[in-house]
Amino acid sequence: MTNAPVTTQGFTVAIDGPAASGKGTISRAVAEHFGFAHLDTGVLYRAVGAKVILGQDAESAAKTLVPEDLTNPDLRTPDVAQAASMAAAVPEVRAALVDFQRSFAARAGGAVLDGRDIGTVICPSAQVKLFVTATADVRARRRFQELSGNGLETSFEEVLADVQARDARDMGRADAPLKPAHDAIEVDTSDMAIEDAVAAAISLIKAAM
Ligand SMILES: Nc1ncnc2c1ncn2[C@@H]1O[C@H](COP(=O)(O)OP(=O)(O)O)[C@@H](O)[C@H]1O
Ligand SMILES: Nc1ccn([C@@H]2O[C@H](COP(=O)(O)OP(=O)(O)O)[C@@H](O)[C@H]2O)c(=O)n1
Repeated sequence: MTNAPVTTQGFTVAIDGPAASGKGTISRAVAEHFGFAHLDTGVLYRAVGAKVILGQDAESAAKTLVPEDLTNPDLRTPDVAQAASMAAAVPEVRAALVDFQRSFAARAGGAVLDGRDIGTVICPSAQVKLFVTATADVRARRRFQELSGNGLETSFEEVLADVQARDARDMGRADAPLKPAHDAIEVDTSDMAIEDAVAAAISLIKAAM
């Protein structure tokens, strides 16, 4: 089930969407199913955001990222998410992260990358592009449960405000805004269980192989 056929050499799946839409969950499951490598590109921006919170300027943080920065256990907090989204609007930050993402996408054996601009900017010739959505209410509910489950004290209202503020900033920025590529397939997970969303993604990818 996880064997990558030879035909997946250089095969890229781009999965974009707004905060907590389920793109990471789908990407991990798809990568496991097909034996592809997976890159959560949000982690790159979160690592930059975490350094900005510690006082570094965003551009130099992006230019000096090292692998250990990506395993910082605090990257999933709402404060880091907001700082990531602010840093992500800086064109020099985005430019500093392009080569790493494109090299990852070109890996032998296939790759799935999830983020905001994978289908539009990073991998415009990806063989499959999915745009994963859900209503803001559903997404905030899911993220609230996730954060509460991890012991973070927050409220649904705070999480909803965070998600909406990031969505607005991510969609409104001039450089690589969050939007579906013209050839992306939309997967609305609002009323889908995780298993159904994953199954839908797998069948869309199979159809493109
Ligand atoms: N279809 C779904 N139904 C219910 N919960 C989901 C679904 N997809 C994802 N989740 C949950 O919602 C939260 C956010 O999902 P995640 O994949 O991290 O989103 P994203 O990567 O888009 O931010 C996680 O706790 C995840 O388990
Ligand atoms: N390819 C990407 C990935 C993330 N980002 C930024 O990084 C922030 C955090 O991304 P994430 O994917 O970890 O966030 P969630 O969707 O998991 O909440 C986003 O709000 C975006 O501002 C981006 O601009 N481009």
